[in-house]
Amino acid sequence: MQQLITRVHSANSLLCVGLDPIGTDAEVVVRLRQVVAETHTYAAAFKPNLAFFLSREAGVALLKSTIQGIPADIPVILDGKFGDIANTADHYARFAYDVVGAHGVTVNPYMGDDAIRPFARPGKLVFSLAKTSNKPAHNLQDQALAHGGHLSDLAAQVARQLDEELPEAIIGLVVGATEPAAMARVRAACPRQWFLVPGIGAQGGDLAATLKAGLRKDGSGVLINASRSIWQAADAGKAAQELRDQINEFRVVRA
Ligand SMILES: O=c1ccn([C@@H]2O[C@H](COP(=O)(O)O)[C@@H](O)[C@H]2O)c(=O)[nH]1
Repeated sequence: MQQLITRVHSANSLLCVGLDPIGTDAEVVVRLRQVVAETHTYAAAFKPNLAFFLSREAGVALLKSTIQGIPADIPVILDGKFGDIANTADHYARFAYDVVGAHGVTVNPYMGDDAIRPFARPGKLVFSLAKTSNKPAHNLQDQALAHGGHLSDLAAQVARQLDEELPEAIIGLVVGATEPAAMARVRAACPRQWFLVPGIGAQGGDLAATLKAGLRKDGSGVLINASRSIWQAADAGKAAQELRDQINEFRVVRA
């Protein structure tokens, strides 16, 4: 987490540049290098999505070389949404950290804390899904659960429970930008945690409403991800700079 905080300060940025490479193998090799080169100045973090690499025969090598090409002070969060029994999760963690060199991962909390524990190595960033950005997420994630004598939605309860069950690990939360009211509920339940926020850009999330709901009182604590809107931009650097600056306009310290 310290690496992320240092980077957020040095780049004055809460932007996470998503890397979801689309195109032929030859095209994506070139475009990945270009997007990293043009956007890294504005990036607090990068988030390669594992699926976009595994769908190519040489995907693991491409993912590894892409991560190696990112300046070392910028955290790379591998979006794999990993979730399996601990014995298996241990192998996913080895893949993410030891094979391809990511600094963090996304995990799926559905199987319980033992499925997350192998990822919680010292110095690594773990972001657990809490409230995802896809529309049908609300069917399950907005369900009300009894908690401490009152009702709480599942997303907020997951967040609270991880805090209680894994106090030794710093677990951030994936909270989509497509439903700011739900984000506000998770923020109320988890005032300190970092949120990794997909859903701005191609998915149509409202940046102002998202930041209002998600920013901590210190004007930090969210990483706004944009993947397609940067990848597909004629000038990726300009798209990243503009989004970084738009985010910063809302970062009023409210403490
Ligand atoms: O709830 C979630 C969790 C993860 N994602 C991932 O984030 C990016 C979003 O891409 P855009 O092109 O900026 O829409 C992508 O890798 C998703 O798999 C998400 O969208 N929602």
